[in-house]
Amino acid sequence: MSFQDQLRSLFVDESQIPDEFRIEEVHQREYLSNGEMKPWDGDVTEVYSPVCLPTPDGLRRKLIGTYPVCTEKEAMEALDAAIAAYDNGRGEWPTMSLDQRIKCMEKFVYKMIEQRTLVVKLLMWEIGKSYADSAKEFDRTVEYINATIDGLKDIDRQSSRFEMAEGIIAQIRRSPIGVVLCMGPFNYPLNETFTTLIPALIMGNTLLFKPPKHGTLLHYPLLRAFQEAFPKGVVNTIYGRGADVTPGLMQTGKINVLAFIGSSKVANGLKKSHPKINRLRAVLSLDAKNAAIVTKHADLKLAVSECILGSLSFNGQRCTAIKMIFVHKEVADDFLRLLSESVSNLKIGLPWEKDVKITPLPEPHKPDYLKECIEDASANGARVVNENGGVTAESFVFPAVVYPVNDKMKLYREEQFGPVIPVVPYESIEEPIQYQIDSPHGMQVSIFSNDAKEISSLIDPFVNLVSRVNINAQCQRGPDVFPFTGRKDSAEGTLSVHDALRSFSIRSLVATKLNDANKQIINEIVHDNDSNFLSTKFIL
Ligand SMILES: O=C[C@H](O)COP(=O)(O)O
Repeated sequence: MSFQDQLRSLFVDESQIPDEFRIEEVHQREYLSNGEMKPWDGDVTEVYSPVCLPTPDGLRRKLIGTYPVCTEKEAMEALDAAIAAYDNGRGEWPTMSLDQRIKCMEKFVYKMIEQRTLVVKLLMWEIGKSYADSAKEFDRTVEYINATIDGLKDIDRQSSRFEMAEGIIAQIRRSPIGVVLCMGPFNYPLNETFTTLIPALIMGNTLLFKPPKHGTLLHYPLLRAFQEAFPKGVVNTIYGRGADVTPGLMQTGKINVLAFIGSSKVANGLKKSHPKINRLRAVLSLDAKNAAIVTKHADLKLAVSECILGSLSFNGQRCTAIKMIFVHKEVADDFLRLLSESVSNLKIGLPWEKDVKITPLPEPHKPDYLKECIEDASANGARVVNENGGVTAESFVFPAVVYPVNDKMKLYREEQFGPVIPVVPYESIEEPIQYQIDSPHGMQVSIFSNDAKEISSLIDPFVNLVSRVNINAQCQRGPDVFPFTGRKDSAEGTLSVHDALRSFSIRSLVATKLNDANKQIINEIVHDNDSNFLSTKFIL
């Protein structure tokens, strides 16, 4: 196919979209607050897909629906509802037995699965993720919820045990914290939002949940599932411009936990709005500029295939994406040749196409920003190595390999979050180590080498600078049972099936002095099988 034909194939008429991928506009005129689906007749935000269709006025992003632009008033009402449902830890939800909470969560999953077709389609249309990856995101989320339920059962077993030391017998529990504000990112609007929302919920906290700007509508079909599965006021949604509604919520000082996945700039702003920062727990997953290091002893074919996955899955829009590749000068030519060949073979197309790898970008400013980064690199002596790399066509950006990148360029310093791969030649391993030391981020690194001694000498310098070192493998979050965090500006707190349950709870004790006077009381506790996080049969 000629390049012109390839470009034309990216913009099809509505009638050419296969039936199973078409979507009716979704107009959301309600939101969930205090157990009710409240009607909304105020301002709405129009949601445009990154998929552009031809119109009489030229190519236009397709309108797929609208959602409410609520104000601070509705946000505050939602906060009041969450506070009332928590009721200082005495509410129905925080005091419910774990078994019952699990039943509510199972009911939610059941209802969520009923909405799979629509949610997956909305995911694809809203953020331009391929249909295959959108379906994977949905299924991974369901698996995550089921694994979280199993994780809770483990905690339940542990909290039914009693520890004895220095004449004290104690039951160690995991108790909820209070009201959690949950905000997820556009790149995994369902999965990453739920990696905080679900554990926060199941641990007995009550929630305010603000969907991401790109990736809001897909949550609409799930609101009734939340409403039907959980008691009133436990899950409350917030809509509207973040800058209008979230600082006010934080300023009340009544948010106990901020669960935020997105940019460190926004996270810091939110944290600073809280009047008592020491009373706020933050669970954050933020910026990252993960490097891959390809040494002269690497299997270059393997390094290339992993670097492509790492750099270009979902167009490089992942916090765990490889956003910089250091390659040893001796193998740089071979590596670049293989890398640019593989990049040229990637299928660029519409999200529903089979085997598509590069799809349109949801953030309207992104193509211009990436172009600017490439121009800046060119002005400083680098070039795009692969044919058509960096070409933009409406919301599409053809993946680009840029070489040789150096520290004067934006691509060296900024998190591009898009399909552009900066490659830096190095001579001494001290260069990528120094890059990581100087970086404001510290999430992951990938090291490619077939020399076991070399690999083992590189693990220690990196493992104390980032939170995960990948050996001959791309950077990634999963499997979801593994801890997921970062250093410096990349994260606060740790996620994963089990870590998240800990992040959204505190360890508390019921400690009883072992003496004759307490014999009866101790018998009562030890034989109490109804292990419940908050309520005890008595208070000493
Ligand atoms: O955007 C950050 C995500 O946590 C990346 O997750 P992933 O590595 O599974 O794609």
